[in-house]
Amino acid sequence: MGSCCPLLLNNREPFQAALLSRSEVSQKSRLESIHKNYNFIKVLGYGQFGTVREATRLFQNGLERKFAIKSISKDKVCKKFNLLKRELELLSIIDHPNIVKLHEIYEDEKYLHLVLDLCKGGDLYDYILNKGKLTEKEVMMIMKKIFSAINHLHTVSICHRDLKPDNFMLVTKDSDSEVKLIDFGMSVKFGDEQMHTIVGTPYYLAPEVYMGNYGKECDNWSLGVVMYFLLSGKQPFSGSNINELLANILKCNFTFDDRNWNDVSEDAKDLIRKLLVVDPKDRISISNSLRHKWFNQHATTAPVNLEIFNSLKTFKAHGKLWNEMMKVFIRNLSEDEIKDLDVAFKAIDTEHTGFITADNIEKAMLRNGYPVVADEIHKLINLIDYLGNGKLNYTQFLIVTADRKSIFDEESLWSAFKYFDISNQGKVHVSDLEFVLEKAGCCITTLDFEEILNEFQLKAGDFMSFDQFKDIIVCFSPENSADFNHLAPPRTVRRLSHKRLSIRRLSNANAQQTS
Ligand SMILES: Nc1ncnc2c1ncn2[C@@H]1O[C@H](COP(=O)(O)OP(=O)(O)OP(=O)(O)O)[C@@H](O)[C@H]1O
Repeated sequence: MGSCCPLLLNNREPFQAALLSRSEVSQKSRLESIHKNYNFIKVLGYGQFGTVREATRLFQNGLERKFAIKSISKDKVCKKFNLLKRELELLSIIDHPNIVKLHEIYEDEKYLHLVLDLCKGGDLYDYILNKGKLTEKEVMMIMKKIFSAINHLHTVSICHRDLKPDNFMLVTKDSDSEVKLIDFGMSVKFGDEQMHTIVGTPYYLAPEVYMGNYGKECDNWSLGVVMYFLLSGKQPFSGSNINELLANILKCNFTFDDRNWNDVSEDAKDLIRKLLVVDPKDRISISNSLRHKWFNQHATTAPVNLEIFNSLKTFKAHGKLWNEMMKVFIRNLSEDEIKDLDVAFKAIDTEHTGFITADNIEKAMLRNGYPVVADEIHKLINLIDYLGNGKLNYTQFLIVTADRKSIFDEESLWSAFKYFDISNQGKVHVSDLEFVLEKAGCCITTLDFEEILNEFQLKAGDFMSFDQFKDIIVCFSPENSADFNHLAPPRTVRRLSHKRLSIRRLSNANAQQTS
């Protein structure tokens, strides 16, 4: 390894630990072969630091799920260490159905492997080139997803800075495929101050980026260029060299004269005109773009399955460990398994922020004829709100509404248990539990973890058996027992208070292990 990574060489620390700069991680992180859990299938593409491949993860219950794995060469990334660090930090914050999800990070001697959602349909640029022309309705549906993704980024104060069709991938080859944003290499967290670095791809750059003084509105301009390209197959600004291109961008020199625009509606052109405005202060915002009549003329809010409201209403508070373990379950669900929940999330999130508030739920219940008691909804949000901001994010919504009867069948539980049992001993070592949660990007601090260990009377070096694992997941709340009657064999312990139950079971098991 080159000498440009002194942290790695001097401290002999795992790369990920240094990369994520979490002081506690250095003791917990370890090198682990990704090939133990994933079979690499084929190359999907090449990036500047490494290769992206399709891979399969085989679960204990025989099910498999495909992912994209971006393997980043540690040697290559050395000089761009800070860029990668920033990309990973941002990816771990972002949580939106139209943004690729980072599931796990593995590290071996030579590579850092990022396990991501797989997008099998290729990128938008190739999609347009292959299809020739899309209908306006198709473009509208794609752009709505793209605007929703960027609205979420801006809501959590992230500016992408490199929006272009190549950075949007289609999950499948179907015409109604989900679209996901990839590549956060240029993205930054923004505050009140302006940004100055000139980054991005020339055709899509806003005039103020070339001037070296800009804010998040540069993304809005880029989306105007993307929308123009999707509707016509042409760039709004071109030039025989970079100076000519720049001059055309600075003058906002574009037209709808080409015959490709003959059939395009005035509403679509109006939105493009409002996005491609030189002064960022006068440019339409992303949230107002989503309210533009082009989107709203055909807008119908999908009906929400009333079962989903029932799940929301009957949800009971659980501990942090349960919540973090549930994230692992949720991440293992396939696109098909979460499709309906995905539709429901978008139907409830009418402002497209990627967050759901009590007000959103109340309105969705009213729209769908579900009996509403406003007080109950506020109480519910407080119960579920692990982020403490009065809102549910996408993952939290999936945790609350996923069909626990199917997630929690014995086989799925066993499969999840084996996911945590990385030493393959048929029992989960406490340090493995912590390691797996860390690897999956769960936000459990050392302090949280100590609290969890205390709650379950566990200490470093202890093991958790499958029964104990099930108790944490399934029997966390005695009120839930009715939901899980299908699990065999029925156990009377479910009627005990969860805390007493767990403490007794764990203490017994650990006493047996030490004896
Ligand atoms: N989640 C994914 N699913 C399928 N293919 C993907 C996925 N992510 C990336 N790819 C493929 O791999 C290629 C490189 O990925 P990506 O753009 O993330 O790498 P990068 O290092 O950031 O590249 P760049 O050089 O553009 O900065 C993409 O162009 C795409 O073809």
